[in-house]
Amino acid sequence: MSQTDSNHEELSFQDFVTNYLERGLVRKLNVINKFAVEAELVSGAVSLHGGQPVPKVVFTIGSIEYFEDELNKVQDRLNIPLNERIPVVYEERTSWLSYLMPILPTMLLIGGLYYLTTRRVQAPGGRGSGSGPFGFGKSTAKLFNQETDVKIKFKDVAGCDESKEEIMEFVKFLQDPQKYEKLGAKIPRGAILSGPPGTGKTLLAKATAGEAGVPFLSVSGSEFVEMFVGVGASRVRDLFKTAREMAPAIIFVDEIDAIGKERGGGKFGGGGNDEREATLNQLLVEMDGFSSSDHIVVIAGTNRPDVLDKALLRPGRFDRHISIDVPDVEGRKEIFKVHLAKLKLKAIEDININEKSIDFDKYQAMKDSKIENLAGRLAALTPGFAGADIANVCNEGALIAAREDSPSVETYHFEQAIERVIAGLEKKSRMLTLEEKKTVSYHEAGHAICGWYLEFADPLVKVSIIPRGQGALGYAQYLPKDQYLTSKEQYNHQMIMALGGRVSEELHFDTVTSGASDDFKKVTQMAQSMILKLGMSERLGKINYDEDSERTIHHLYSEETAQIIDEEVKRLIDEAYQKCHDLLSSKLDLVDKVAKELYKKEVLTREDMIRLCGPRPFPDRNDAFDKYIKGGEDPFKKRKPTDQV
Ligand SMILES: Nc1ncnc2c1ncn2[C@@H]1O[C@H](COP(=O)(O)OP(=O)(O)OP(=O)(O)O)[C@@H](O)[C@H]1O
Repeated sequence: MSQTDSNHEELSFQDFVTNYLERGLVRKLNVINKFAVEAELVSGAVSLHGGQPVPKVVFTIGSIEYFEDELNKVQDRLNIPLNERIPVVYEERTSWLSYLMPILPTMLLIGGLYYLTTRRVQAPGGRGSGSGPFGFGKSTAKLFNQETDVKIKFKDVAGCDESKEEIMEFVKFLQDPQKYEKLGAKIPRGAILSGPPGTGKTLLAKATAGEAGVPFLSVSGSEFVEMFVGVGASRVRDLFKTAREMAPAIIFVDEIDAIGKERGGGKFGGGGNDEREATLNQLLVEMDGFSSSDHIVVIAGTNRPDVLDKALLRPGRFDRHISIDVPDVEGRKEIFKVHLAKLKLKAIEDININEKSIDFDKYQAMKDSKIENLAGRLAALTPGFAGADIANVCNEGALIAAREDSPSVETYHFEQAIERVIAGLEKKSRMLTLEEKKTVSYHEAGHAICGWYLEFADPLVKVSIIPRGQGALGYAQYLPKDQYLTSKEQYNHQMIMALGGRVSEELHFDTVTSGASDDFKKVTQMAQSMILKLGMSERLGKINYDEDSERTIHHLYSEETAQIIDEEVKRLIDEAYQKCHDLLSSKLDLVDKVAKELYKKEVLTREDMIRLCGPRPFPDRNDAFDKYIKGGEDPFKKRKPTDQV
């Protein structure tokens, strides 16, 4: 093997002739871009380039003519026949960059995807995540180790005692599964926490893990559904696999409605739907697949329990449904207490300065009473606020105080923060101004008084003026009797009661509001049913005038009958209105009393109504109260929380 070192000096044309050409080592010459020549060497011959043997040498030339002349002269001199002379090829080569240009966009795309996926893999708490550039299918579940992360306990979740009590069952199971398994009990696998945004669903799920001392894996439903088909399902698989490895564990899927919407219901069945369905199916498969000995509990959060696929709610899946409502004034006070305790408050600082010599118990009592007062005041000013809004008010208050360079946070800082949150959130969620709160109080008091003094109305369970997620600003809950027939009197009394809100507004304010639109819809529907279907109009007789409006283009009855129907519907409603007006006019003081109490407390129960108005003047048609709620016990009294709470 011939070897020549061209490492240090650049090869000249003369050197090339002497060392390679004359020695018969050259097989082919490539003239590149008219200024350089790449000489390919015969088999076995190499030159050293950068210490490495390569089968070619490169040298530059002044001009092609000179190179060709010299080459011919050398070959003439060596008596090489024309047909055996070294072939010369001329070529134009572009730079390496121009080679890359056409494929540059593709390379950038691949590079970008690589970066994104590897970054996700390295995210904190990313155990169980995918690895490598193509780990799309891996779950992005965040894992919180109990020892280091899940410090939240039930005491950090204020109010919602009923929800805590229900979820306690899972805590007990995760702490001591054998106790249940010994008895052959199957533990529910999942629970759905539903409620308006910011009511503490995530907080409660996390606190459940904290109380049970188990790892908490949380993921948002929307994170499952990505642009790549099949990714969601594979993420679900991976999430459950990780949870099984760490069991006992809690999986929390927030926004479950992103994947758990009723299947096949969409009008526009796009590709995204298929992906969502595949993800949902995988979730169902996983939930069916784990036995209760896996000791995994899946908790899901949603603001829209109404849209969830029924399959999710079947036994063995999310068969516990725990709803968390927007807190009432007492609940808000408790939440304020939790968040105020973290701040440096002026009221507490004052005690620290002025009461240096008091003993610890006294100090603690004074401190508690100051926080109690402040929390109560702020709760009264914040109707409709959810836990997240309250946390926000506390934080905003501290920010405002800091902006003013104040050494501690004062009451007026919080009041400013409340105004800011209300103004900022007006469109986002329903929060009542104090004027609106007054109107809603009288509106609901009107309904409540009508219901109290109308024999055939349903007994009241609870009336509230806390805005609800479903759109009502206030609402009243009644306990209808289980019955299959409704009498004419019941219809009439229900219509009167439904009009009670508007009539009360008319009697107590100079103007009326839009708050009664739903009531009118209900009243109209009831009157129409009575006239069209139920034969309850003397003028129209016992005829069913109800038509299927989708299939019937023309009325099956005459214009005169249509006219009478209109008149009869109006008559029924007018009569109900008049009766309602008479009733409430005779009870102005009571409406006033109930409205004021409602304004103050925001929620009134049947027991409050008895206290304010005396017992209903008729025996309750519904005996459920007597049967299930002992001797006048307040059904909404907070039950005693369990020891752990
Ligand atoms: N009951 C509560 N007690 C104390 N703090 C609360 C409570 N409810 C909510 N918060 C505060 O609000 C914050 C947000 O609550 P969280 O994220 O749990 O609400 P969510 O119901 O899960 O909301 P979303 O539906 O928007 O996911 C909590 O971190 C906490 O600071």
